[in-house]
Amino acid sequence: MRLELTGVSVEVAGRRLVHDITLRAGSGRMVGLVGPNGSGKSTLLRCVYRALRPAAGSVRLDGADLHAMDAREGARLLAALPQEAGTEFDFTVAEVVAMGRLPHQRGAGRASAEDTARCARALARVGADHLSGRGFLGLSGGEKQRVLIARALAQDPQVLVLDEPTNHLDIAQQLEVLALVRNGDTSPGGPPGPGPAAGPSPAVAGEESGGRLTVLTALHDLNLAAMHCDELYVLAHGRIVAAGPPYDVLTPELLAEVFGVRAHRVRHPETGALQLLFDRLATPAADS
Ligand SMILES: Nc1ncnc2c1ncn2[C@@H]1O[C@H](COP(=O)(O)OP(=O)(O)OP(=O)(O)O)[C@@H](O)[C@H]1O
Repeated sequence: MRLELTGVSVEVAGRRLVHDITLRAGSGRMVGLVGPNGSGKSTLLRCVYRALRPAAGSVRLDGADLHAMDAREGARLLAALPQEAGTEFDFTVAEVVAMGRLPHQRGAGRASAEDTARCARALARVGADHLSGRGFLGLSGGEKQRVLIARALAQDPQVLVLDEPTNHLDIAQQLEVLALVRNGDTSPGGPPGPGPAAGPSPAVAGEESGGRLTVLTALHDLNLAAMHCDELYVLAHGRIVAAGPPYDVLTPELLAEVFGVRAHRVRHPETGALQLLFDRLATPAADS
């Protein structure tokens, strides 16, 4: 399913934080949103997963206006993992994941055998089935993140919106989670080669459509973003300042200008994927 933002501006408390964003994530593509702290990534994503309405512009799924859909219909198509997501009450992990099935249930909603099976598969998919009976609030940050990803996968969406999904995860889990949301594609963004170890099991989300998920994700780690995303959009001060394939976008000039760092670019010796080596802050004095 295609996700398209056209001329989206977002205002919070009367202040325009995000300006005139046009962005496209083609069906099955993984698109990264990168930018410095406070550049507007979360605000833009909140508008995409409907926590905020756009002040101008539209968010469309295969041409249909997401903000004009009823909540249930939208939730069957698009799932989100917000930053600092969590639950206030101490539900069990199984109960948290089961919430992902609510958009598919009628009325008050009783879990069907299929709902239960999908939740179990989603938990297994993120390697968290052993946590099923535990209380959510007692989990570590990384465990919570995996459970919330399982909830999003159990929702069986066609589009996944993630705000810093690798927060709290160790390096192996960061690689695994990003490979996972790509529906089993473990190949990095560069030329074909061996990807991260531990290829995931067959897809949970997207299994009805038979297709890969369309993913829009904010990421702070530029190497992870380059490795996993098909395209990147760079935000600065609420505006897109660059967009395209990672190697084209993450140039030393852009990294100095937008992130204020000096960087060298190398290719991974085995996979060919872009790797950035950061050496110091790019201060005008240092660069002159
Ligand atoms: N509810 C709010 N009220 C006022 N200002 C806000 C609100 N939410 C966000 N902002 C401001 O909007 C700007 C963009 O914030 P946002 O959280 O979208 O950035 P971000 O790129 O996701 O940052 P980070 O990388 O630190 O998570 C910041 O200056 C922030 O202080």
